[in-house]
Amino acid sequence: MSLSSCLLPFSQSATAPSSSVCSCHLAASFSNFPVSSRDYSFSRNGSLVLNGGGSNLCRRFCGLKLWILKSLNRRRGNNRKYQPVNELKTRSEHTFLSDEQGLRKESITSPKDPSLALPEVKCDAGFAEETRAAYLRPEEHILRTDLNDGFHKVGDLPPVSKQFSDDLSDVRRGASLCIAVVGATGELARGKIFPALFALYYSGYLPEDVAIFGVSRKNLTDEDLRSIIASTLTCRVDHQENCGDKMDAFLSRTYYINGGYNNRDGMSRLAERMKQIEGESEANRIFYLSVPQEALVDVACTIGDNAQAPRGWTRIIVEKPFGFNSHSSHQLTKSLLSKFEEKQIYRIDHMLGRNLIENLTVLRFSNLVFEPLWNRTYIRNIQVIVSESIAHTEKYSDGYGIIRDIVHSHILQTIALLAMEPPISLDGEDIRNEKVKVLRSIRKINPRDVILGQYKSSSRDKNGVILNGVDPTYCAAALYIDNARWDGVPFLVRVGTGLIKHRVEIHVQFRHVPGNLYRENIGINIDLGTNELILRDEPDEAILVKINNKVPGLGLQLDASELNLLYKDRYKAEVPDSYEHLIHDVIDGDNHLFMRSDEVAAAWNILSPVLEEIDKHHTAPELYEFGGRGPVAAYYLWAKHGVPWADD
Ligand SMILES: NC(=O)C1=CN([C@@H]2O[C@H](COP(=O)(O)OP(=O)(O)OC[C@H]3O[C@@H](n4cnc5c(N)ncnc54)[C@H](OP(=O)(O)O)[C@@H]3O)[C@@H](O)[C@H]2O)C=CC1
Ligand SMILES: O=C1O[C@H](COP(=O)(O)O)[C@@H](O)[C@H](O)[C@H]1O
Repeated sequence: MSLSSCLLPFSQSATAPSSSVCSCHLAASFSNFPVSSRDYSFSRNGSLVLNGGGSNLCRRFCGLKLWILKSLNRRRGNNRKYQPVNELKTRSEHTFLSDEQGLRKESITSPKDPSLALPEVKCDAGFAEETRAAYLRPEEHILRTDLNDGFHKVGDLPPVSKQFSDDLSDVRRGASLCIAVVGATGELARGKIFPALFALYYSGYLPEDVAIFGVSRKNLTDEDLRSIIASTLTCRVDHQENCGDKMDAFLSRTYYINGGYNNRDGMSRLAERMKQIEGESEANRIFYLSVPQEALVDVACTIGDNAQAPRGWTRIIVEKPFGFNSHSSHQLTKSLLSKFEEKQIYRIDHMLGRNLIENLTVLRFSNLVFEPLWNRTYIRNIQVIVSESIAHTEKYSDGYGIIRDIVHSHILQTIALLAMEPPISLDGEDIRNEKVKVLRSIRKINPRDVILGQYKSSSRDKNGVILNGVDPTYCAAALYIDNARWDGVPFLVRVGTGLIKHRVEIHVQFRHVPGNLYRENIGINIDLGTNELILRDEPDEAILVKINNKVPGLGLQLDASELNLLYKDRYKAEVPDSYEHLIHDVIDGDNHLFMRSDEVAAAWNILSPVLEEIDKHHTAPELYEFGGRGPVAAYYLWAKHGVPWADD
């Protein structure tokens, strides 16, 4: 890290290149992911453990979650012609892992939270048991990577190359994997899910014999689906080599299923097709439900009844929003739990796949400098800011509003990760156990502590947005966590679209130094002298620490400077898309960034009073200019809770 200062007292000073260790640590439990032999070993239970931190591993894993750079990449036109589909090899043609590789169903149990109030109704369809997390001990997650981090140097980050994938051919193959994207013709599937799957495929993070199914109600052929997918596939800038061939190979593994208007029949057809490909051996299945909310329960239930993997695990990915209110969410959860076990359900909020989010726990729990200060004694307030400068089409939040769409999952999950106690391990359930305690400790929001805004949308054609009555596009709120660690510390949230500046940041503001000897040098505004940790996701990911230092020269002039870790200077690797990150986690069985049912319910409890108030009184949001700073009332909210406004 470096420190830079400027001569203006307490200005935000310039920054300088910085250094830090690579803190990537990941482990995979299935040996069907190709890694070179020097990077893995088998743990005592037979799981594959990836060894070594260092630049290579860091790039391979942090870097495997890939960023699609559209402008630089090759696009395939819709009119592309494909070779006849090569059916996937059936299981019998491969050597597969047997039980010793970690598919012992009988030994898997899911930690059940007894306090989870939602009833679990089991259906008689046999569930495939999950296998992953129980096999990886937490210390294997961390130690095997970090201890080997000896050769990481700034600027010494070799590209992840074809060589990498070629090196991996000797890796033993695991269970095959079928991934079905239900809602394959939709915007999300085309724009995000298929490109993310391709990026994972390209980098070798899908099993070699993966099969990908697109399902919708339209009457299409495999070729049609391939054309649709091909039109949005891109190559990462550092993965151009053989990209065309890889695209062809990927597309030849995609199949279209016409689900029709009766999901039961549709899912049975899908299961039949999967079976043909899987043969009789171990095979896992992921169902990505990218369908409108109203279709969700029927699709999920028919999958639960008709399409679960007979020999392997089954996981379903459910898109946000997770219900409209406490009641509808409870119903949705009940339906899901009637067909699936909790550990099979992955509620995805792509915003949680951002690097910043994963960094919260890395920073807190892998450094000594933060955690001892991480409490009410030293922290004065925490601010979570998600400010979008352009109005994304509100299609998927339209009718839901920003509280249901972003605050319920993204914001509350961010706060939970920031505020939770150290989990006993990095296992998903251990982290979820701590997150839910925070969520349950957050005071129900006082409607007087919420400011709603809506940008003026007279130019609907300009923004492509149809605002629904009083749907807020902006929300500022003050939250309090009533527990020993955070009592009295305001967590201020600002989230909005159509604002002046695009930024996603977390500010942790520390208290004043008691009896500060330099009080007079700091000047009249003591707030200028407080330390601040800023975790910035956009623009330009960075970790900044504001500190006070002496300006060189005679006399004693203090300056506020920033210790600055700017990711783009430090790491040359492309940042992977959030969907890649999270789909990879699903494949890996890592559920810590996906909300468990009790977390979902706890989050609704926090928000229900304010949502009910809005619905009851048809509370009109304060209008603000598109491209402006949002509602003025938010400034007053900050002042009311004694928090200096982090300027736009
Ligand atoms: N778009 C985005 O960026 C985001 C979307 N989401 C959520 O993801 C889900 C999908 O979004 P998006 O792709 O934008 O939606 P679209 O409306 O673009 O696509 C929906 C897809 O679901 C299929 N579908 C519609 N009705 C049914 C049904 N009754 N049974 C089975 N399939 C059906 C449609 O195909 P067909 O009509 O041919 O059957 C289509 O493929 C939504 O729940 C949304 O809230 C969440 C975050 C971001
Ligand atoms: O889900 C949502 O995410 C987008 C932000 O997406 P990102 O790819 O830029 O992270 C947000 O604009 C939208 O309101 C929300 O519903």
